[in-house]
Amino acid sequence: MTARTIDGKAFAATLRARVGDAAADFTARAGRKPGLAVVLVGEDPASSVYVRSKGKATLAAGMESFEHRLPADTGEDALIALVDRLNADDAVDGILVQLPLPRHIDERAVLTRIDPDKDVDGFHPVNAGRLATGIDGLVPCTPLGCVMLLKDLHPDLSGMEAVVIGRSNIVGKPMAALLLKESATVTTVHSRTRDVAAHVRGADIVVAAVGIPAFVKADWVKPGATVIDVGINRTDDGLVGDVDPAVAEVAGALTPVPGGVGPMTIAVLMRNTLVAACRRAGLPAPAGL
Ligand SMILES: NC(=O)C1=CN([C@@H]2O[C@H](COP(=O)(O)OP(=O)(O)OC[C@H]3O[C@@H](n4cnc5c(N)ncnc54)[C@H](OP(=O)(O)O)[C@@H]3O)[C@@H](O)[C@H]2O)C=CC1
Ligand SMILES: Nc1nc(=O)c2c([nH]1)NC[C@@H]1CN(c3ccc(C(=O)N[C@@H](CCC(=O)O)C(=O)O)cc3)C=[N+]21
Repeated sequence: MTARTIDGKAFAATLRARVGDAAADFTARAGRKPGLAVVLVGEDPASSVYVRSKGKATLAAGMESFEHRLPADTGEDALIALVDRLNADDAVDGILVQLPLPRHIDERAVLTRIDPDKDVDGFHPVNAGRLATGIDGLVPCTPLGCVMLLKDLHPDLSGMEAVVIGRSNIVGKPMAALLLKESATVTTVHSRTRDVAAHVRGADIVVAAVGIPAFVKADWVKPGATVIDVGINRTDDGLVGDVDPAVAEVAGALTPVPGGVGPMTIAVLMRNTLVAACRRAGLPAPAGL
């Protein structure tokens, strides 16, 4: 059997077009465009590429893009002062501080400074708490994008066995929370798990967010299972995911890398910016986004 390829790139393009329509509607009603501020500290080449593609996607969706590129030696105080200015700026609906930050800056101090209602990454503890307790908030882009792809394939996830590999605050934990919200039976495995393969073998849905090339092996995967590969690993063979390519022979459906989860992350960022703008302006969030 060969797995069906889940076309994240195409799904993301459709989502971005819908966000574009809703952004035009917002602009007509609010008298201004939704605005996203992206902050990059330093010149990490991969981060630079992401920030550029976020800026392009923002403009393409009919939203205002505010890019702040700061030198690598920017102090924590100066970065926090910029976050404060963006929090106070009415033209800014969403704030994203690109990670990782240089080592001399305390990531947590910066992320907790962002107004939770502008926190389009969904990384603020207030938004993590909202997600964990079932209150509407802003949800991290990558896991929300994964759930959108999953629900396109399986409109009802309830009762499905889902295994999330990885427990980061950015991907693994919110991914598990979202799957639980969909009433899946969720297991999170990590580096201290005794037998990762045994857990994966029981899963209808596998989400791999590990950061190790080809980590998930074909003989771990239940035939027909849906596998979501979040991994973005730069190797001598180019960009590869966390899932061994041989898994395609066993799985029912699989996201490719590139062209799977990555493009969804950016499309959901646009979606979150629009949702934040509507909430801030007291407008109803458009249905179906
Ligand atoms: N497509 C996209 O848009 C995005 C992709 N990514 C990619 O997703 C991957 C994961 O990112 P992120 O969550 O930030 O990474 P982290 O490094 O923060 O987390 C990795 C997780 O994998 C677990 N892990 C590590 N080794 C093993 C092992 N041998 N067995 C089981 N679990 C293990 C770790 O466990 P422990 O907690 O015990 O250390 C940890 O929970 C990366 O490749 C990253 O580049 C990330 C964000 C967005
Ligand atoms: N505050 C913050 N928020 C983030 O959401 C965030 C971050 N920091 N730091 C880095 C990670 C990583 N990330 C990706 C976004 C898009 C692709 C993406 O579009 N990938 C393309 C390929 C791009 C390429 O070729 O490099 C794809 O998979 O097809 C990948 C990874 C967001 N992140």
